[in-house]
Amino acid sequence: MRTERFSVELARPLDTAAGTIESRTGYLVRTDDGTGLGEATPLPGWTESLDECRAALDGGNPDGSTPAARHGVSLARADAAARESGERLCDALAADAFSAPAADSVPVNATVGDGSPEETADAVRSAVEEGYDCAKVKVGARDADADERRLRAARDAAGDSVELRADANGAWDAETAERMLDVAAELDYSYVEQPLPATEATEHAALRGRGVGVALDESLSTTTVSAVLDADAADVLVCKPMALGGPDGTLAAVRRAREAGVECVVTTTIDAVVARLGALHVAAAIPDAPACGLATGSMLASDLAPDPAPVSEGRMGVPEGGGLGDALEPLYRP
Ligand SMILES: O=C(O)CCC(=O)c1ccccc1C(=O)O
Ligand SMILES: [Mg+2]
Repeated sequence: MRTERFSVELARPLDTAAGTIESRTGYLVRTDDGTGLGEATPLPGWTESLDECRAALDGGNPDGSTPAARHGVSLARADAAARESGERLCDALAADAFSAPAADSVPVNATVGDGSPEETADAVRSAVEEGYDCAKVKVGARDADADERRLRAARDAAGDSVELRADANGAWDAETAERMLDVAAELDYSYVEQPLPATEATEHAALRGRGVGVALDESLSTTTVSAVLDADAADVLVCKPMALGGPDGTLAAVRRAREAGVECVVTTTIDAVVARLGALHVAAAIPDAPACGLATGSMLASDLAPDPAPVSEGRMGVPEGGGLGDALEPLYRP
């Protein structure tokens, strides 16, 4: 594999309870013959550090202990193989994982960062006007009273027919989480992502059944998918291919979760275009995927290539062509 370091800036920093994301630095990965593309863009908290990623890529065969590095290599290999056989990557993945054809498009959620109740309502209103049927509100960066006002403002702005979710990025203690889950249930949110810190699997299990789903995200990085499923800790898993070691690791997790009756939402770590498209192919491979957190391309001020899968009417279409799609052609290097 050959690697090339890159850095992209966010158009506006994304404020979350886990900190502010302002830029993303990683490695574009190419197979030795230049026919496959991958991306390794680590995000500490979800993956290894940039230095650990670099070392794992240099080592040649990264394993699950460095999921971003493994993602880059696994995606590049899968892309090369699909292009060789003239298949879309999603079709190759769907045949392997589900013996089923892939979808041509995937519903996505709008992502609403921290802000005042008014800013939150404005962001939700814009998303609905743009055609999104689902929005996710970041919470946990301010106190519970303020976030409660934001959750209400978001529901008022969204109306009754739009799906709403919240993401606390592990900010709450058990008491705050119970209170906020009850608010979210009253307002008909479908789930709250990572209400408690990532290590607390059994505590998350105790939060289920309050009329709103519990989704786990960071927990999948600090514990394991098996531990979360064994503890009955979640209604929904948030599956980030960058954190789960690539398309293959992600679809293996999705299969196990669905067998256990747990739904899966595919999202990005605000990746550049190669990994974002990779995540779109993963989501398209999942039969009847729910709205996914893939609408993160517009958060970047610059990218490795123009976005071949912009959001339209709340959906992202799988681009034409073999592998990741013909639109990335300029990034391949023989
Ligand atoms: O899921 C989405 O809507 C967008 C992605 C997102 O929220 C996110 C992006 C980068 C790092 C962490 C997260 C997260 O889900 O917590
Ligand atoms: Mg999350």
